Amino acid sequence: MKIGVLSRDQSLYSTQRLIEAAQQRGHEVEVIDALRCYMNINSDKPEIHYKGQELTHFDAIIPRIGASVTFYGCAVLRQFEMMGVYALNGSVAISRSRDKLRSLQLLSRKGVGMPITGFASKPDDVKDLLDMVGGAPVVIKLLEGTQGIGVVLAETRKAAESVIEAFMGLKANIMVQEYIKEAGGADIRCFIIGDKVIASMKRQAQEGEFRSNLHRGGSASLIRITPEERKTAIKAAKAMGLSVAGVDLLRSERGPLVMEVNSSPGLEGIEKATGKDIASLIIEFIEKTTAQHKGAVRAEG
Ligand SMILES: Nc1ncnc2c1ncn2[C@@H]1O[C@H](COP(=O)(O)OP(=O)(O)OP(=O)(O)O)[C@@H](O)[C@H]1O
Ligand SMILES: [Mg+2]
Ligand SMILES: [Mg+2]
Repeated sequence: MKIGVLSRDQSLYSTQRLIEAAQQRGHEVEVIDALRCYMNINSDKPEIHYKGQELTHFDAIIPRIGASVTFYGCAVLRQFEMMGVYALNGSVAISRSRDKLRSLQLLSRKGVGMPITGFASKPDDVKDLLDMVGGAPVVIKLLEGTQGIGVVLAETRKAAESVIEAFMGLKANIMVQEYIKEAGGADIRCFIIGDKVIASMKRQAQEGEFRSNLHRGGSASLIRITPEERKTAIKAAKAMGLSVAGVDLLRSERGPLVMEVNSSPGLEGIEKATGKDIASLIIEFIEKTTAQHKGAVRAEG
């Protein structure tokens, strides 16, 4: 097969591992920078050109679209879909996953457990918003934050009000969430391929910190998840329409709560924590699904 990895940086761990695994399994791989693709949108023959050449020969695309290039990256992926090329995760599902508000709305509609979450755009109703999510302590998050930056724990109502007002004053989009104290600064990353959790790890925040992000000094370790956690993670990925996903859960008194569903989950942390060859499992999955996909043109979205 000829597989394209839609990635801006060939040297990234995840991209490297996918290239290695695909080659090991006898496939041809090419890394494509979405921002260097230009497209011809016409009704009889959609085309993608790349550095002066037309891209016509791919059987499957692995999208590894960074958050900062979601818009254009998804447009390129959509063009591949219109050409009948199989995409490991579809453009519609990826753009959905990049919008935290939309994602949580979708998950709640499907009955997936999550921390009580409020959104508002004006500071006028902050008091009622806080009551709605159960009062302090609360976690306040910038919608466009990543790697734990822009995630604040407000322990008192006064602190919460000031932080929310400050963010809103800066015209930042935020959400306010019930703080799941009993998670103890840990979350669980479930790595999904198809309809299975193929690996999971626990990330524990460092002493004195509630954010478990590895970028914030958290540490990863192996964990056995419960059947309920497994079921929840699978349901969340399915609700989002993602074949490959990283579902982040918090362990709460009322069971597993989904924090977010990632459509380009990194391989480094999870491969190192579990010792599993996840890149090869992804390629194997593509071999199976591409065969089923042949001929079907996906042009949704
Ligand atoms: N409601 C909550 N209750 C307890 N802990 C939380 C809550 N929300 C977030 N955390 C902790 O803070 C960390 C960062 O939060 P979150 O994952 O929402 O933001 P982020 O990592 O910046 O976003 P992204 O993963 O999209 O980059 C989580 O991994 C978790 O450890
Ligand atoms: Mg996170
Ligand atoms: Mg994320």
